[in-house]
Amino acid sequence: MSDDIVISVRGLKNAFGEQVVHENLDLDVHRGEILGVVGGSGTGKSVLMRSIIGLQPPVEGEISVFGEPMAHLSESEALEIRKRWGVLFQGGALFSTLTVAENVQVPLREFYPKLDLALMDEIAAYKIIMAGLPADAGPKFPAELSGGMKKRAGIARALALDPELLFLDEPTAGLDPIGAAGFDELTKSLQKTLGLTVFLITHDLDTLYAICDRVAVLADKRVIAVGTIDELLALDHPWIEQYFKGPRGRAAVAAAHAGG
Ligand SMILES: Nc1ncnc2c1ncn2[C@@H]1O[C@H](COP(=O)(O)OP(=O)(O)OP(=O)(O)O)[C@@H](O)[C@H]1O
Repeated sequence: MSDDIVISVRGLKNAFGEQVVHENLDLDVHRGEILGVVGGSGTGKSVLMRSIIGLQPPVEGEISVFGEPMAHLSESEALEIRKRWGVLFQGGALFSTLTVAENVQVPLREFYPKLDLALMDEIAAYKIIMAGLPADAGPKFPAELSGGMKKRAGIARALALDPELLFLDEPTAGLDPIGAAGFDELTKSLQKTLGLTVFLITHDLDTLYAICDRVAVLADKRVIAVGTIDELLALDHPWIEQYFKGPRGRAAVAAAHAGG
């Protein structure tokens, strides 16, 4: 597998009992890109992400991350791979009884239990700033934060281990347009400054137009197309056409052009 391919999925099948969610699904994610993953509700975007990060064992197929076939790793090898990615789950998934700083420290405690406490505090403070939160957010509890701040706290936690790869599941869902645009800018600037590869599930057309290098479209249990938005539109596929050229798609194009 080429060094340029960070995630490779081949012939993936996922099912829950009789319900087949994915069948013969193939996908490559290239190093350094922001790949947007779109599809109707229930097409299996989150299940795909969960399969890649090892939370949903596939029925069939091969998934490699950083060139390593995930199904054939020992526990310690899998741990080494997991250290190299960060995940922002849908809704942020913060621990409500922990402060923001303690939430950010969760992966540090899991992977580096012997790390000096002062160093953990320092790393958490740094990640909180990197995520665009004010420094005084550290001692706050999630319930004291706005929706946008919770998402940023989730990003700070996802960045805790200096990942090369970031998984974001609907990061702008529930944010107002200004908050969502701010989050898009944060994602883009993290990708650029840290050289991250980003796997980004979204329904947000503004996000797709503003920051995604390529977009993968899930339908019919597989990835039916992947490419830049212009490449997807050239395919003349009815769902893609309707998705990108419907009223919301047109508004997103106008916003992208207005934003330069
Ligand atoms: N743990 C589970 N047990 C049973 N069925 C599940 C489980 N997780 C997901 N599913 C089913 O798999 C399908 C795909 O779910 P998934 O959450 O991946 O969709 P999605 O594309 O992310 O949807 P949305 O855009 O609405 O978030 C759905 O029909 C869902 O009900």
